[in-house]
Amino acid sequence: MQMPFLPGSDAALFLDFDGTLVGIAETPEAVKVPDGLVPLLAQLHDALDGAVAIVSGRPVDVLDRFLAPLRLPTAGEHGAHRRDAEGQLMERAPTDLSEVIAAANALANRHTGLLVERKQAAVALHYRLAPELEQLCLDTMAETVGDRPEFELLHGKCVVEIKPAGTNKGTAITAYLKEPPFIDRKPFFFGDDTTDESGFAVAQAFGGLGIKVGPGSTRATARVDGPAAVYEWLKQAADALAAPGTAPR
Ligand SMILES: O=P(O)(O)OC[C@H]1O[C@H](O[C@H]2O[C@H](CO)[C@@H](O)[C@H](O)[C@H]2O)[C@H](O)[C@@H](O)[C@@H]1O
Repeated sequence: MQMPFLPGSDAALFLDFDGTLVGIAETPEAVKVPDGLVPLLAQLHDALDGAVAIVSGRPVDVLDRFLAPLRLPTAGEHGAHRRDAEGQLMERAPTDLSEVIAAANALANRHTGLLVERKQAAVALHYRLAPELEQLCLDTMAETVGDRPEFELLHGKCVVEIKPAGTNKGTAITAYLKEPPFIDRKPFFFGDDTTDESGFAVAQAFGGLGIKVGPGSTRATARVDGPAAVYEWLKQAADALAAPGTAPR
């Protein structure tokens, strides 16, 4: 497995949030943004002429709150919503989630430790505080999706999500790579979870690098240990891009 080399001024950075920029916490609201991360992302955004984006399962407004005052280009809810480099937000037409929410809430009301996270386009059922309920959560959400083509089931880290079919992190990164300032740049995508695999495939298909954060099988061709190693790589990248003699693109 290759260690990720540092980017040149022709790079575009795509960064997952949970498990990549911030460590995993017991609940979604309990994550801690490392000191120095926001100014570091702002520095990289400037150094790469704006070609830095967050690509996450979280809603865009939640990511903005954690990274305030920075408002980066951001794809949220696994690509269902995407804010481009000009600040324009593109959202998929809403899908009726009422049955999904009802099923997730009914299960959470019957079992201590389950948490329902209601997003705009998706619903996540978290079982981190009750890991013995994994299979029950999977079965319940799979049954709710049934064979309805408008939904897709995702199984992430201690979470089962139902999201709209047809968008994922790969489609979001592809869309960015067709627009300025990302176009014709070498994409680097860091992610830690199974839901990041579509993003690794696209980054590598466009001549860039997929970088898996932490353990687990992956199609990514590079790996780092965890969020602390991602932070260190970002710091080294910012220093290298600021070094005298780094050719601007
Ligand atoms: O695509 P990501 O940025 O990695 O987001 C994936 C999901 O992350 C959040 O859940 C995960 O992180 C929580 C906080 O560490 C953790 O408690 C949970 O077990 C993880 O699954 C977020 O809540 C979801 O909406 C995201 O889809």
